[in-house]
Amino acid sequence: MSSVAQLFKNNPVNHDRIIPLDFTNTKTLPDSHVWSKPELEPEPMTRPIPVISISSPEKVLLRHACEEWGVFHITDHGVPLSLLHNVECQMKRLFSLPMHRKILAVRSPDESTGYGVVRISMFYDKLMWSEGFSVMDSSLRRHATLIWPDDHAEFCNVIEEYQKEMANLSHRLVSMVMGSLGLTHKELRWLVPNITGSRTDSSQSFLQLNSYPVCPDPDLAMGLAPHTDSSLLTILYQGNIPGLEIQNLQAEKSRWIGVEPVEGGLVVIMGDLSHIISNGRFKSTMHRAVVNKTHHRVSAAYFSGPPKNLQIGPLTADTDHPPLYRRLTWEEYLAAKATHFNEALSLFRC
Ligand SMILES: C=C1C[C@]23C[C@@]1(O)CC[C@H]2[C@@]12CCC[C@@](C)(C(=O)O1)[C@H]2[C@@H]3C(=O)O
Ligand SMILES: O=C(O)CCC(=O)C(=O)O
Ligand SMILES: [Fe+2]
Repeated sequence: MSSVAQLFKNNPVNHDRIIPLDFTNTKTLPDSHVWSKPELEPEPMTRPIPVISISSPEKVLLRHACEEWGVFHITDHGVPLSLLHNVECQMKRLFSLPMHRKILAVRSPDESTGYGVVRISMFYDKLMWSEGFSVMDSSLRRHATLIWPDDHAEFCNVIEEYQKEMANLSHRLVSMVMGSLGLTHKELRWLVPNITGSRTDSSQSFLQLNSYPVCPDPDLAMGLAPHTDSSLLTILYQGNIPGLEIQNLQAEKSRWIGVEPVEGGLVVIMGDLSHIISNGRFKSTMHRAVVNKTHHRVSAAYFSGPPKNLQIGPLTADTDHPPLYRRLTWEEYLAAKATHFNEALSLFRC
């Protein structure tokens, strides 16, 4: 069992935070899903998020995007557009099933994978207007077979192909963004599998398929509540329906900026582990997802993590910039996140 799966075993979720509302049969927003105005701040600002072509990335632009934004679009990523389209179709096929079919694959309280409400729900009083399907290790076929006993092959093949593409892309991205800080292949060889051709891929990852059904009152609902990702970095495919918002790091008061989809692009979100490795230089920006009245939005978030049991810590610290964080494993960090949520990062400050 991976250390991430073990972690979920040790931090079970309440039963009432696993099965989502049956959104298709809900025509008015129930009180359980009505969020208060200050939490919603409904007018996102518009500031263009950096768009970076990763076929020949400029180091300075990449570093700037990670330091000033913590989120950027990538183009020329090499993931076939036909695969992105197929992933979107398969997600819609899954989430459009009636509730009695989806809950055949429901996540159990101490499990990390399957169908259900996103884990961060337990940190908020109100419920979110979303449902998810979480995939890790060999869980995909087991859960897909429960939903489609004879008809799961296409879904599994598409998702598995996507996981392979994401694994390669995430390794390239981690070495590019860390390389933009001047870190060499030698310094990164433990973090990025195969970077020197000498190691097999033991890095851990997690795929979260999100679904945000059309909402009768989007101004009072929340798709996915504010959070930072615990990963090294997350690669997000959001199709062409807007919904992702990031917190404006420049503004004093928390304001949200909409991350408008870029045709054929993917969004990269720097995670808490990259913040630690870069000794606080890269930002793991707070983000959330909002919903709308007319379109069913789906997104696929691939969380890329370090190899199991690898101790990570600031790699860019020197005498002028002493380490701000102590060394830790991803498992240790996720355990802190599971109990302290958005305060987890501060627990590891030196
Ligand atoms: C690898 C992981 C990142 C995640 C926690 C998890 O162990 C598995 C689910 C991931 C997810 C997806 C939705 C948002 C999020 C904050 C959550 O609760 O579950 C992330 C977690 C995270 O980044 O901490
Ligand atoms: O759906 C989105 O736009 C955001 C998803 C996300 O942040 C996540 O799954 O962690
Ligand atoms: Fe996220």
